[in-house]
Amino acid sequence: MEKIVVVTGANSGIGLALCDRLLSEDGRLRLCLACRNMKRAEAARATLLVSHGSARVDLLHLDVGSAQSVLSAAEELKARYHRVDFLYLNAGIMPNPTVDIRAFFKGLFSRNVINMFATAEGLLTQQDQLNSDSLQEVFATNLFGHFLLIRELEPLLCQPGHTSRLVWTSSSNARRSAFSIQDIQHRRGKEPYSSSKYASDMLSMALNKHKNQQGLFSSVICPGLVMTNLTYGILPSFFWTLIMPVIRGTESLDPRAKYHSLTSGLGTNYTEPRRMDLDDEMTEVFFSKLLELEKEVRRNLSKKTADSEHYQQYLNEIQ
Ligand SMILES: NC(=O)C1=CN([C@@H]2O[C@H](COP(=O)(O)OP(=O)(O)OC[C@H]3O[C@@H](n4cnc5c(N)ncnc54)[C@H](OP(=O)(O)O)[C@@H]3O)[C@@H](O)[C@H]2O)C=CC1
Ligand SMILES: CC(C)CCC[C@@H](C)[C@H]1CC[C@H]2C3=C(CC[C@]12C)[C@@]1(C)CCC(=O)C[C@@H]1CC3
Repeated sequence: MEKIVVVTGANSGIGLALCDRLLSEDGRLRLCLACRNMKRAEAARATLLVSHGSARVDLLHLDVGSAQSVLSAAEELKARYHRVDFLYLNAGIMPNPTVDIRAFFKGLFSRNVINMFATAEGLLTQQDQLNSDSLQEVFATNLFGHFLLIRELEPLLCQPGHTSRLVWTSSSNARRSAFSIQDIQHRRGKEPYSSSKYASDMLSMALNKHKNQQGLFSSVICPGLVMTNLTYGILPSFFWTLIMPVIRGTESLDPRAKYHSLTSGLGTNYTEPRRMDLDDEMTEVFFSKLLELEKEVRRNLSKKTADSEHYQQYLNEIQ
């Protein structure tokens, strides 16, 4: 039977590489590239078709950072497909990253050096902002938009007698100390990326608890340090070429494990499951906070729609 696979942020980097790999592994699947920029999505589709001429590759407009776009995209998916077998929650941003050079050199001569290269702990901060739904952009893009998408797609993901899988592109940068249950959007801190990735680890676990009985399974992967637009936003490409030989030596399905893609000092690639630092109680509180926030975002969207309809009506009346 044809498998339906949806990948968010599929037009570049890890998402595009993943699509290429999936098509190499299974020529019968039907892939849907869910992207915010349709020109880039078209280009990605063309690239995939060069090596997989007969593949079925659909495109879908989806801006995970906008609640309205998520709802529209979910409607479109429900109209197109009867079910979704795999949903890869991969789209992600790290806006305005800053590397703390002092911390880097301090770390270089400490016992923590390997961990620093593997996780960027204490090295990276970002500047976040509010999006059009008045949510923190990193939280909205990396986590909440995906959460809303899953909620909307439940009819396609939770079908009797059928199993579907969610796969989150998480990160070794996900850290419990960057996340606060009192500030789930990370409005006050300087590590919104780390917080959002820890939040996705927790959400994956909560979804397993709440949805496994309905045939929906979730897991998280950590691709290691990969040269993509995201990393080129941190340092220019020539810099990476210089430091990659040094960094290289640093780096499917237990629900409490994160599947890390690693490279040995000799350059061999391998995967290793590692237990995540998760707290059951906090995960549950976080899940209920997300459900509350979902209600609030839906209320705001309905209000916005009603307001614009009233305004349109008013314009029609005065004309
Ligand atoms: N590179 C690395 O070392 C690591 C990356 N990751 C994670 O991997 C994932 C992919 O990142 P990576 O491939 O590195 O970086 P890229 O910037 O190459 O890919 C990110 C993808 O997400 C898309 N995207 C961003 N914002 C949105 C949005 N609002 N709606 C829809 N799509 C969006 C981008 O689209 P567009 O082209 O339009 O910007 C792009 O396709 C991210 O979740 C990242 O956090 C995790 C660990 C390490
Ligand atoms: C000479 C120095 C300025 C070199 C600094 C190196 C750092 C920029 C990198 C060391 C570990 C890296 C790392 C990431 C970004 C770049 C480093 C901080 C990530 C945070 C990128 C995105 C992820 O999801 C995880 C990565 C962990 C390691």
